[in-house]
Amino acid sequence: MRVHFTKMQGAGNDFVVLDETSADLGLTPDQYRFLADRHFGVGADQILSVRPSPAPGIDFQYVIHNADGGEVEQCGNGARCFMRFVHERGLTSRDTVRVQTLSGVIEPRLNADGRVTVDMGAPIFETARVPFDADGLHPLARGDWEQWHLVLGSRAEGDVISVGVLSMGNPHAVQIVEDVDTAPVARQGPLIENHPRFPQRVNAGFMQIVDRGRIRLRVFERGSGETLACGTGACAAVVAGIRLGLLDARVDVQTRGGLLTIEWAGLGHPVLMTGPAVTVFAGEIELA
Ligand SMILES: N[C@@H](CCC[C@H](N)C(=O)O)C(=O)O
Repeated sequence: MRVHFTKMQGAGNDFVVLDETSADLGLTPDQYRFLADRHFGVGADQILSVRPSPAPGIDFQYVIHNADGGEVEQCGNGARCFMRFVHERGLTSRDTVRVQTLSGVIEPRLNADGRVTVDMGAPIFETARVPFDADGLHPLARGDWEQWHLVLGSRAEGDVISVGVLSMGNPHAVQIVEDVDTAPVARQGPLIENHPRFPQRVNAGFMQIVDRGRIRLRVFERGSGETLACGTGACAAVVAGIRLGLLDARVDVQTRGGLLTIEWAGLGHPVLMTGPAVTVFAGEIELA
């Protein structure tokens, strides 16, 4: 089967985007993995499928697969690319669309400067479901804000870290580090991603607070490894920093691939994410 694709990137988080508005391609996890493969396929952190509206009042459905072939609930940088894609292909002429994802409806808006702002919905805190000291580990509840202590590796020799845990539709564990350049992202990332406290696995964020309006961030993504930027990771880090009283309501997030701006007015409010979305090239590839 020959498939037409578009390669896009948002702050260096890169995507293969598939137009499935007229027909569902029905790809298998192996085929998603092949598309994402940087040596044998196109190369991408995630594969984004644009599908037709699933319900009245919704413009499109947005389906996301990680590089490991697994389907996931949400992708922030992908949402901005999704918006540019549907515009550039003439699938909509509207500047704001309502998009169904696995974890709810998001609203991307194309700005006059070409950047995209996405209403990512409200963050979710799951304290009610956190058993205290389950598995012999030590979650600390702070009101309804979750700060957990995790032991990575063996109890005798492993690192003990403190992470803020929340969902932006997909799960995140964010820790504060002195300096993102020297943070142990490659060593701790896989241990956090696969820690038994996260049965669905988790995205691991490493946040350096520069001042109340600026952070530097690296994210070891579930199912993709470290990426140059993670949109939902940026939202989660800023929400975590605000809940800890360390950040203001509008924060610039410097990632290795570009700058994102995150705004959050507090509990019950949606998180707004603004950043770039760029088409790199288009092509066709043969899928076995
Ligand atoms: N790159 C993304 C997040 C993609 C999904 C994530 N790896 C997960 O498994 O939840 C973003 O920009 O948000």
